[in-house]
Amino acid sequence: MSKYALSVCDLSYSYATKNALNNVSFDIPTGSFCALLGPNGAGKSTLFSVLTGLVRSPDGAVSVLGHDLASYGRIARKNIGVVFQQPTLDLDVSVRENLLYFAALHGISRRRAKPRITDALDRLSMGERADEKLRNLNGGHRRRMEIARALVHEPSILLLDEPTVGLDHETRQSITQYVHQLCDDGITILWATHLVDEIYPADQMVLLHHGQVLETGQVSDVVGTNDLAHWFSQKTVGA
Ligand SMILES: Nc1ncnc2c1ncn2[C@@H]1O[C@H](COP(=O)(O)OP(=O)(O)OP(=O)(O)O)[C@@H](O)[C@H]1O
Repeated sequence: MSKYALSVCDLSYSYATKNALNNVSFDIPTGSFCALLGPNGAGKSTLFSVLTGLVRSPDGAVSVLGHDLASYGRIARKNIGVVFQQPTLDLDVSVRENLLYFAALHGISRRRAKPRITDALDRLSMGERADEKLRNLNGGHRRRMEIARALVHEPSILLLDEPTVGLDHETRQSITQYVHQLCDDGITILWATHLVDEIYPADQMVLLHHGQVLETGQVSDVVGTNDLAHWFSQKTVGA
């Protein structure tokens, strides 16, 4: 097993006139929860686009479980599940059928997929909603569904881009807690956020600002006795 589930080395990316990522490097230990913390415009979504292969960076390298993303993209992506910021599920199809559809896209038969889906929905306290159309679910349940969908092919790494945007405090807390618990199953998490209350002291953290990594490491080591919210604003506001 690789020591690092995800390694990013000297990655840069520019839009036409905007340099969005500058020599970004960090490693995420296998089985850990890593918060990608950064204010709006820091480059979090751009980094996710590179990590998922949506865009290609001309500079730097990404390694997924020891496989180079550029050379072994298919193997690397098989091991990654993604929850994007924008919802991508069909609202007029039931929860279960949505998940079966995505399982089929990953080449998983209905017979194999059904117990996985039941298990995933039970763990997300969604079992009773399985046959409802997504349109009837509230924002929190739709987000849980996006997470269940990202896990349907049993990836080793889960990337989530600000997955709690627009949700109330209680729902945010419950989803944050659930995703932290996925690490107990050996899944490595990269969770992009600008909300410090979603980050626990034992988590790993990458602080991204203006496309550059300012700090990496375990939150309690990096922040020390400082309050995380205060530390984050000192590092980024006006800087
Ligand atoms: N398609 C694009 N064309 C030009 N510039 C872009 C494009 N997408 C993003 N940017 C710019 O690149 C920088 C990084 O944006 P990005 O969306 O990656 O940041 P972010 O941390 O995800 O922010 P947010 O939390 O607001 O989504 C920002 O300055 C943004 O304005």
